[in-house]
Order: sequence, then structure tokens, then C-alpha cells
Amino acid sequence: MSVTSVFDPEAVSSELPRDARSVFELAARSMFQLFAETAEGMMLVDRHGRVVWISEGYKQFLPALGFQHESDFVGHAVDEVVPNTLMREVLRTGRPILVDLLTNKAGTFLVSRIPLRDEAGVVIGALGLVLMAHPESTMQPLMKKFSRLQQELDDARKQLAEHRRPKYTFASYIGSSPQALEVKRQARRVAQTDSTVLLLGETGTGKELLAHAIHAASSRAGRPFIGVNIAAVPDTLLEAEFFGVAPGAYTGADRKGRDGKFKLADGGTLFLDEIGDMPLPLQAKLLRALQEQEIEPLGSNHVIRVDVRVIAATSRDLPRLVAEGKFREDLYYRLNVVPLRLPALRDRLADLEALVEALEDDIARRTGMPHREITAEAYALLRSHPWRGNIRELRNVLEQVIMMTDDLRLEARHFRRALRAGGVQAGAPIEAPGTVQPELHGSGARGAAQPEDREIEPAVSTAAGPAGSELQPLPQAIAELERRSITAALRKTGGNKLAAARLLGISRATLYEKLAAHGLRG
Ligand SMILES: Nc1ncnc2c1ncn2[C@@H]1O[C@H](COP(=O)(O)OP(=O)(O)OP(=O)(O)O)[C@@H](O)[C@H]1O
Repeated sequence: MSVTSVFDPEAVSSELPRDARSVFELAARSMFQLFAETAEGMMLVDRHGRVVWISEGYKQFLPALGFQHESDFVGHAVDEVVPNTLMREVLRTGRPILVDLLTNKAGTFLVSRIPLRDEAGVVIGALGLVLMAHPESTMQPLMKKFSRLQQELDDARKQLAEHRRPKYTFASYIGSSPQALEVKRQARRVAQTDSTVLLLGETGTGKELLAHAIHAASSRAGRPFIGVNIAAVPDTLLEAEFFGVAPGAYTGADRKGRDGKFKLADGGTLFLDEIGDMPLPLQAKLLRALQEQEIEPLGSNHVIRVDVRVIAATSRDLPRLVAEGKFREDLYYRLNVVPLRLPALRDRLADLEALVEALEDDIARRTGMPHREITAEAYALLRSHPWRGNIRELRNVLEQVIMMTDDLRLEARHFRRALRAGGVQAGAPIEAPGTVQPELHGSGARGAAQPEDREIEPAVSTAAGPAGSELQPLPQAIAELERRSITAALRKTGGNKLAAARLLGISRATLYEKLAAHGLRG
């Protein structure tokens, strides 16, 4: 846009009174005068970049620039007398640089550079203004605030990157049994590709750990790893969680819009944990996102392209869910590109010792407590335990024992109590006839009561308050019953919340709410 096209005195004079042109010229002269007087310094260069004039104020900078006399400065090429100037840039592009910091041997200056044009709009020179000398001292409070904000932003970015960094690598997956080595070999291979991976296995077998490790070994390692635990998010919030919300779609906290997990994982890996708990209506949308790599935030009619590698995991029997009409067959096949089955701990007992050592080491490091020695007899007892909760349960038991005793030698007797507290007597049959293992079943819909519920009946009936005991207000009795049922379910599942929620016939999100309400750590 040329200056004349905006301030054309001819055009102005046709619409304004006759003396408009002289008013305009007067205005231009006054503005020039004002700049010359208020700016710390001002200079004019011609179309060849030669300094043709400097203001009285500008003369103060000459000694610092290395000149005794005005004549040593005026008449010379601007970039020869003012190091680092961008005046030539303005002459070349015809675009002003309204605010800039210029630093050279004379100091730092807040400057402004404006092209000058003739009536045809051709650049015939440029005006340079020194708005402020040494702004680093004058503007110190502002600069300080700016650098503090910048520092805070950098810290937040670092924290976020740290948070999104893969927590585990293949080295974190402990085990050298043939089963463990095979699963690591397959996972390493698949890490070199961009294929969708489906991790299958009971609860606590290390599916999430392996998902992190695959990401860390893939070409996406430098990009985010984003996890969503589908079972932990209420159905009504899942769509927004996955695909995000467009600005203005809602009032309140989401008014500004929010990125979904797909967007956050762009360029990286999205880990969909407990995929078997995905509500049916959302499965079609997920399938589309996986196939097209396109998402549509809630309340928006625009699609966003994403580049996301998906790793899904489940402890549920997906083919069975498909047969029951609870999981879309097309989504199942889309996810089941590379299935990896993680062995249960009871099927790789050869790794138990190495796992115990690694977990004990980790617990000691985290808690600052001394290392413990574990006797052969204790190992024999641990090997005979059914380990329904797998490595998570093993860790819980170990943690409990370490917390309960100061003894440096951990014997079978130490573990016996913790294993009993886990709900299953060491060496006792894994399940009584008619009971069902919490994981790999859970055939019911999210939150629906399960037939497995009868497993916790004993806890429920005793908690209900035995006949003849003191009566208490109903709300209190109900709260107590709820608390006891939750504790029993958690004990039974080795602390696994999803399995406990299934046993109780509630969603994991509800379980979390109730844990908080009862002040239970879970
Ligand atoms: N092979 C392993 N080596 C070391 N630690 C392991 C291994 N497998 C699992 N763990 C540990 O056991 C715990 C549970 O693992 P993880 O959460 O990966 O299991 P999961 O299969 O995803 O469980 P869920 O299905 O319940 O979500 C974590 O603390 C993890 O570090």
C-alpha cells in the first residue's frame, strides 16, 4: 500500500474546502517537527542510503559512534556510520519497521524506521527515529517482568515435556524368561514401524509399561506420548477428551476451546488403555479418526488432520465383546494389526526373583528405606502364590511387607500375612468354583452390575450390620457398607481399581469418586 493512496492531497482537496492541501502539508510539517523535537534523535537518508540530515538531538550520539564532527557522519552511507542499522532494508522493501531494538557500539536504542515516498509512491528515502536511548535501564521493570514470564514459560514447557516423556524403556521391562524375551523382541520390532499395536494381557502385566517403551524406541520418541484410560473417564466426557472442544462450543471453563488427546499426541503416540471399555456410540468416531487421521472437535464443523500412532491395551476378551455386540468388529480389526500378548506372572515364574529384586530396589530408592534381603524360603512362598494382580500385586505385597517391618531379612512369615491380606491364602486354589477372576472377564457394559458380584457377597452381608447389633442411622450404615465393600473389592483385586470397579458393578470413575469421598487411598 503506498502512502499516496492513503494521503493523496488531490483526493483530499476534491472533498474538503479549497485550502485542504495546505492544511495537509501543514499537518505533515507539524508531525515532522514534533518527531524531531520529541524523539531523542532523527535522521533522513536518501534513496541510495546516504545520510542527508540529522536532528540536533541525534548529534549527542555521534561521539559514541566514533565521530567528532557532523560532516564525518552526514553524507556517508548509513550502514558505514551506524553499525547494524536496517535502514537499507526499509529502502529495499518499502516497509516500515515501527519498533525495533538496535544494538551497536554506542549502546542499545529503541528505534523506528519509516520509508518516504514521492507522489507516485516510489521510495525516495527513509526516516530513522531514536525513540529511546538505553531502554535496558529505562524499561528495566518491564524487561524484568518480561524475562520472568519468559522463564516461567520455559519452566512450564520443560515440565510438560518431562511429563510427556516416556516413563519407561525396554530396559524397564524386567524378565529374561523365554516368554518375557519373546514379548520384548516383538515389541522392539514393532517399535520400528508405525503400525497400530494392541497389547493384550491380564491386569498388571506391564501393558502400559510396554506402550511407553515402544514409543521411546520409535522414531516418534521426541514427540509426545499421551495416554487415556478410557475406563477412568465418564462416558459423557470421553468424546471431548478424545477430539477436543471448539472455542465457543460451551460456556464456562471450556469457552475458549480445548485440545483433545488426539491433537495433543500429534506427531507422537496415543495410548488407549482399557480400549474394551470404549462406549459403543464413540467407537465409530474413533474408527474414523484412526482410519482417516482426521478429527472433528466438538461444536466445530472443521476437520483437523493429525499424525498419531495408536497403541491400545485391554485386559478384556475383545473377540467375546465383538460376539456379544459390545465392540465393533471393524474397530477390533483396525486395532488388531499387531497384537502382543503379555504373559501373566504365574506363567513366567522364572522372572519372579529378578522382578522382586528390581521392585525392592525401586521401593528402597523411593522411600529412602534400607535394602532388604529375601530368603529362599520366602521366594518359594512367593512362587506358590497365584498372582492375579500380576506385577502390580507383587509390588503391593512387597511394599506392604517393607512398610510393616524393620527387619532386614524378609522371611516367608513376613510375606504370609501380606499375601493373606491380599484376599487369597498362599497356596490356596486360585478360585473357588463359581467365582470368576476379575480381569479378562468383565463382560458387562460399563457400569452395569456383573454376575461376578456374588464374589463379594460375604463382605456385603457382614457389612450390612448383623441382626441384633446396635441400630445406626441409615445413611451412616449405607456409607459404612459402601466403604467396606470398596475395601474388600480392592483387597481382592490386589489394588487394581478397574477390576475392583467391575466387581462392585460401578465404573472406575465412580470408584475414584467414592474413594475420595471416603478418604480412602485405594
Ligand atoms: N516386566 C516388568 N518389569 C518391571 N515392572 C513391571 C513389569 N511389568 C509391570 N511392571 C510394573 O507393574 C505395575 C503395573 O504395570 P502396568 O500398569 O504397565 O500394567 P498394565 O498391564 O497396564 O495394567 P492394567 O491393565 O491394570 O492397566 C507398574 O508399576 C509397572 O512398572
